[in-house]
Amino acid sequence: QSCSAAPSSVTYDYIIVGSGAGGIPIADRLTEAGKTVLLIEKGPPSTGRWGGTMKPQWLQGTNLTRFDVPGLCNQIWADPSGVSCTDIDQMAGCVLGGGTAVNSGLWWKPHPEDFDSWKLEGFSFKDLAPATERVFSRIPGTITPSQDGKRYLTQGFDVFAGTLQKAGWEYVIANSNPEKKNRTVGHSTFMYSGGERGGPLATYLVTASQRKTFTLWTNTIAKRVVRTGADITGVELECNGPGKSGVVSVTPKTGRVILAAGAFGTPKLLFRSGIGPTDQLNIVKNSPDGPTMISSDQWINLPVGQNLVDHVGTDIEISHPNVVFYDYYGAWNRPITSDTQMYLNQRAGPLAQAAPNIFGIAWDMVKGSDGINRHFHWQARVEGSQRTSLTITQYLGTGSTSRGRMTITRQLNTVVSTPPYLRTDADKQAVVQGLISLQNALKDGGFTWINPRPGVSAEQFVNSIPAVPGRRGSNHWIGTAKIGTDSGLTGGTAVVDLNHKVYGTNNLFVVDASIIPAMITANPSAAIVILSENAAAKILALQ
Ligand SMILES: Cc1cc2nc3c(=O)[nH]c(=O)nc-3n(C[C@H](O)[C@H](O)[C@H](O)COP(=O)(O)OP(=O)(O)OC[C@H]3O[C@@H](n4cnc5c(N)ncnc54)[C@H](O)[C@@H]3O)c2cc1C
Repeated sequence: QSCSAAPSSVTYDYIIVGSGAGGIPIADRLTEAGKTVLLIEKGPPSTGRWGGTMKPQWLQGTNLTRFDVPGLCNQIWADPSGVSCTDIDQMAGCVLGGGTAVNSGLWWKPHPEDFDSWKLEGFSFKDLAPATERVFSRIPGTITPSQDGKRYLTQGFDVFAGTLQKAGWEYVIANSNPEKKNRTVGHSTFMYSGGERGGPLATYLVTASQRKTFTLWTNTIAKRVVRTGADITGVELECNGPGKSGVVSVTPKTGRVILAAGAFGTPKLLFRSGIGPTDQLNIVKNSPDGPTMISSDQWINLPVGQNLVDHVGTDIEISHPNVVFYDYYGAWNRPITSDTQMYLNQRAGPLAQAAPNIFGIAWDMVKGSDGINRHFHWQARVEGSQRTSLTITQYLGTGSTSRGRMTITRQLNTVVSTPPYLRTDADKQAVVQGLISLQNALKDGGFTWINPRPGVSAEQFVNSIPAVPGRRGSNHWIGTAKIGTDSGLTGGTAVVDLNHKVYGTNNLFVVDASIIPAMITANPSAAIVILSENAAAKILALQ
């Protein structure tokens, strides 16, 4: 199918690029305020509600797709084609909903230090409490996704959480006690609702789409913003199958563009628009974009792509005779019929739970050698080298000090050129301490240690895993268009100001994972939705 030209007669108060955790909530809030909004998404529809079509045989004849069913969420790793972004060297969802369509749905209320540690006016935990409240009233999350109220395949959770509790760790309902993240353990919380994916696609996008002022274009790639100096007049599109092409404009004088294309997609758009470090803009100048790129006297030099952060992941593996494995990968083409029936008829059973049985989470804190408190989030799942294995991933979150960089290639792909993992001694030492702490807590649980195997010290083990995305990555990328008061125009580290406005521009904003200055404790999508809610109020208040 060929694309069709964007109508030149229609302009929008806001053009938002990217329909992920950042883009969807603000689209809803801006239309609610009476603004006309165009949401541009490069990928196709995902969940059934929005016309998605990708599904296994057993979902044929239903309105459900692979994106709707929690038990199929890990299909992205088995078959990413047509779903993952092809211009990013990391896993990312390029479909309607972005990461919120493909992720595991883990959904956490932030810990106070997650926000307070940024030390930004207007972004403290207290300042963000009203936005947090609004988000969790729309997407409360659940620890019992199966609609019959039961939990299935709990053996892994029982031995893991049971052992930690015996060692003195406290069981908590995580989102009722977000401040309890020290020696605590709990059931995983998911954004799922009604036994389906839920999240922004099932809430904010639904109310936005009921308003006449809202327009959604899927399969439409934004190439760059169109600008004259500091003024953005619209967005230039690239033809992508059935989507739109040409240029779409914002309302003259008052219109605004919001980039919400993710921690790699947003920097790429900025680079292609002549905004970023000179070395990156020169690469774009030498790419196929070169002849039509904005001239170098209009370039805006900002540290876009710097300050890249991800949770550094450290996987341990233990086994226990009680643990029961469930073949979630097999649920695609050789599912257990009674389980598909239970799911289809009641939205219940193992397929209403996230693959691959991501059942439990534990938290711990370690004071680093630099005096900074570091948060650990341990995520456990039933998967590994044996059928009785648990793989438990340690994420180093709040307090981590390592930073990396993403850059662009002449083929206009984005790459992690400096991985952000364990680049400071204090981070490394804390990760070792965190591992020792968990090992001690699990020592009387009757587990067999597979990784690290007996005789290998925690330090040897941590040092033995390469600090590269393939081995340590968590898909929780943030920070590449950092928010702050130290403008990058004058040698500082920030790309956007406290109103999310890109320094050196009059009407260009960023509202997605890119702005987050430092890692938070747990999986980040809820925090991104909170920041998007908060940004809507801030941007609307600007004259
Ligand atoms: C496999 C996986 C599992 C994860 N699991 C969890 C989890 O369980 N819990 C959790 O909290 N977080 C999880 N995450 C992370 C979370 O999903 C992301 O942090 C979050 O979605 C990022 O939000 P965002 O708005 O910044 O970007 P995204 O959600 O990535 O949205 C960006 C959107 O912009 C679109 N886009 C990009 N470029 C363009 C362009 N030029 N033109 C038009 N559209 C464009 C993309 O297609 C995409 O839809 C996971 C991520 C992955 C990849």
